[in-house]
Order: sequence, then C-alpha cells, then structure tokens
Amino acid sequence: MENTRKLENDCVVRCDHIGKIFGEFETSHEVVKDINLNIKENEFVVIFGPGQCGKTTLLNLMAGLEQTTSGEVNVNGKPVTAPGPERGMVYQTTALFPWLTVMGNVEFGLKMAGVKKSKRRERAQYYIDLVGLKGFEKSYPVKLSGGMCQRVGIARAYCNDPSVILMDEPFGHLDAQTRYLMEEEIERICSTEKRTVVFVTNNIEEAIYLADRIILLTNCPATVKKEYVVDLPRPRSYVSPEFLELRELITSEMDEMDL
Ligand SMILES: Nc1ncnc2c1ncn2[C@@H]1O[C@H](COP(=O)(O)OP(=O)(O)OP(=O)(O)O)[C@@H](O)[C@H]1O
Repeated sequence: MENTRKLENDCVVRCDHIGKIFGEFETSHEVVKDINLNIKENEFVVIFGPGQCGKTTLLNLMAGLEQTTSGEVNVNGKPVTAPGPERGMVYQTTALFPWLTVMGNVEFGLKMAGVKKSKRRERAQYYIDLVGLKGFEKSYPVKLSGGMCQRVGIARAYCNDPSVILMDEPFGHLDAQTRYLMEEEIERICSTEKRTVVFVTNNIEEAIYLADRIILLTNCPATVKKEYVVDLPRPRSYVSPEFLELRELITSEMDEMDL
C-alpha cells in the first residue's frame, strides 16, 4: 500500500543525549545514560544488550510512555512528550482488545481517526492479508495462537501508517519454532513494505537476522557500547559463516562486559 508520508529529511528518530533516572534521592536509579541515536527512514534498528540493561526503557522514551530526565527524543523533527499516532507499538504480549475481532483490532486506530468505514476496511484487509491472516477477519483474539495474535499486532501497527514502529521483544513469549517463523515473517513483511522499525530483543540471532543496524547497549545504566551495520544479504541464513562470525563478535563483546 502506498506510503504517503513526507519527511523533511531522512532521519525519523533522533535521540539527543537522552537519559532516564527513575525515583529520587537515595532511591534514584539511573537506567539510560547519555544515548545519542539517529535512525533513518526505512532503517530496521535492533536495540540489543544484557538482561535488564534498559532496552525497554529506551524504547518507552521513544514511544513517549516515559519522559526523559535529560536530553530529548525527536520524531520527524518534533520533540516527543507523550505517545502519538506517528509512533506505532508492538508489545511482547499483544495488548489486543479481546472484545474486538481481528478486523476490529486492525482497523481500530483508523476508526478512532474518523476514517470512513469502506476505506478503513480496505486498508485493514490489505494488512490482514499481508501478515497471513486472510480468513481470520471475524475471529476473536481468544481463538488465536500467540503467533497469530502477534501478526494482528503487527498488522494493526502497519495499518495506522506510523512514521516509526517500535517493537518491544514481540516474539519473546513465543516458543522457539514459532519465533523462527515470525522472524521470517517480519523479514518478509518488511521487505514487502519498508518501514522504520526500532526492535528490542535480547536474542542475538534474532538481532542479526533482522537488523540493518544493531545498537549494543552496556549493562545498566544503558549507554551505547557499539554499533554494528549488518549488511548481509536477505533473507539471511542463521548458519552462514558471515552470520556466525558476527554472532561470535557480538557475543565476545558482551562477555567482556560481564567481566
Ligand atoms: N518505572 C520504573 N521505575 C523504576 N525502575 C524501573 C522502572 N522501569 C524499569 N525500571 C528498572 O530499569 C532497569 C531496566 O529495565 P528495562 O525493562 O528497561 O530493561 P530491559 O533491558 O528491557 O530488560 P529485559 O532484558 O528484561 O528485557 C531495571 O532494573 C528495572 O527494574
């Protein structure tokens, strides 16, 4: 489906010296420290790092679900102060409306935006088909598997045509086989419809399989330890020598952090 968005430049998300401290005084906990990031249009950026290092917090700052204590997040050149429709979210647990069908969930944002029924149905159907859920339009979330619910979440995010889609470990709760399948699916969807995606994971293989660029964070408080541009051809093989070499490189960098 045509992407009608116009950008003034090719940088969609910009984090300018952002920091986050939870609490105050003796209970204060610094979780994100002085992070600078520029994420370009249609770039697939993976935020990767040790457990509990602050990945979700960083994503929540981009989403406007948390406020920075220093620095600023900009999306399309505008400061982020609260959640907004130009930032779509896909969560680890799908956060679907259980009382709405697949169609109802996918078209929800457009309905709220006042888009005419025929138009929003057409658009929602396109994304339902794209994520492989044709035939399930009238199903309720309770009848769907975990992987199918995640497909609905992805279709919903795409359907609203945000400038950036923020994904917080969307496959973290899936069994290993479904997870591999969904990684292939997101790869297929993103190559059919290029979007700017920021994707949080603590799975190294998932990171290398999907990313144009991996941002490796340090232990908490999270700072940028290293960036890796992943220019392996797509779709990638988990067992190609280049894939394994990069996995080894990032893993040894992480092992050093544990010392
Ligand atoms: N609202 C909050 N108030 C206080 N501390 C918080 C809050 N949110 C997160 N934290 C703390 O920030 C740290 C980082 O949490 P965060 O969930 O961002 O890490 P993560 O890297 O996404 O974790 P995981 O590897 O489990 O996905 C943790 O110690 C967590 O307890």
